[in-house]
Amino acid sequence: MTENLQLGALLAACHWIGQKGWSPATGGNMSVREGDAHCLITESGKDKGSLTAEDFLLVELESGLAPSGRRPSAETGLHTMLYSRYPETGAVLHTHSVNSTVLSRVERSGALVLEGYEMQKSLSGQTSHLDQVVIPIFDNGQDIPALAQKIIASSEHAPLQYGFLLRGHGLTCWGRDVAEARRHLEGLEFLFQCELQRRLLEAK
Ligand SMILES: CSCCC(=O)C(=O)COP(=O)(O)O
Ligand SMILES: [Zn+2]
Repeated sequence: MTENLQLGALLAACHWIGQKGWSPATGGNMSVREGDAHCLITESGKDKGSLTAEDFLLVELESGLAPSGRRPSAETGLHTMLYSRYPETGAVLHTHSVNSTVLSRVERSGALVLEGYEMQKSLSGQTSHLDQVVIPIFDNGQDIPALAQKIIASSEHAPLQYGFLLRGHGLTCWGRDVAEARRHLEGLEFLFQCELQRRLLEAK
């Protein structure tokens, strides 16, 4: 297999995510596309803040299996769903920050609507704080194929953009490459922190 040029960038992103405290314990999983039919994804159960290149497994998008026989992330099905449905997706980052975990519970509806923030423009295609950024929230579940099916069904009428939240669980976001996925993660995390603080202050 030829070297995946995005793997170094993904490794650096994982270390940065760990330093930010967005993947405590063994939380989170990260991947990059490897051609049309595969991705490289983190092995299940690793501390994502201290990974090495050997901790990424080649996985078939169609089966979700690693030909090596090692165990890829328990949430591989959400990554393969994104790569399969959105061919422009080049990297996927899933994190467990406090803000995404809390906000996805505080917001009881099926979406977090962000508006009025200049930092919305950190998301590709966003040009004004006056527009709405809608981040869907799906109820968490341990049956990943069923969860992926629910997300696919929702995306039929509301195409996915940037990321989605799993309630009480965390954020999954993506981009055309690792740099874009990382910018979306940092932008969304900033927006989540602002939104949580705004709600706290305005509730008083
Ligand atoms: C304490 S982490 C629970 C599982 C999870 O949500 C996660 O993101 C990590 O799972 P993986 O199999 O990718 O290590
Ligand atoms: Zn998770």
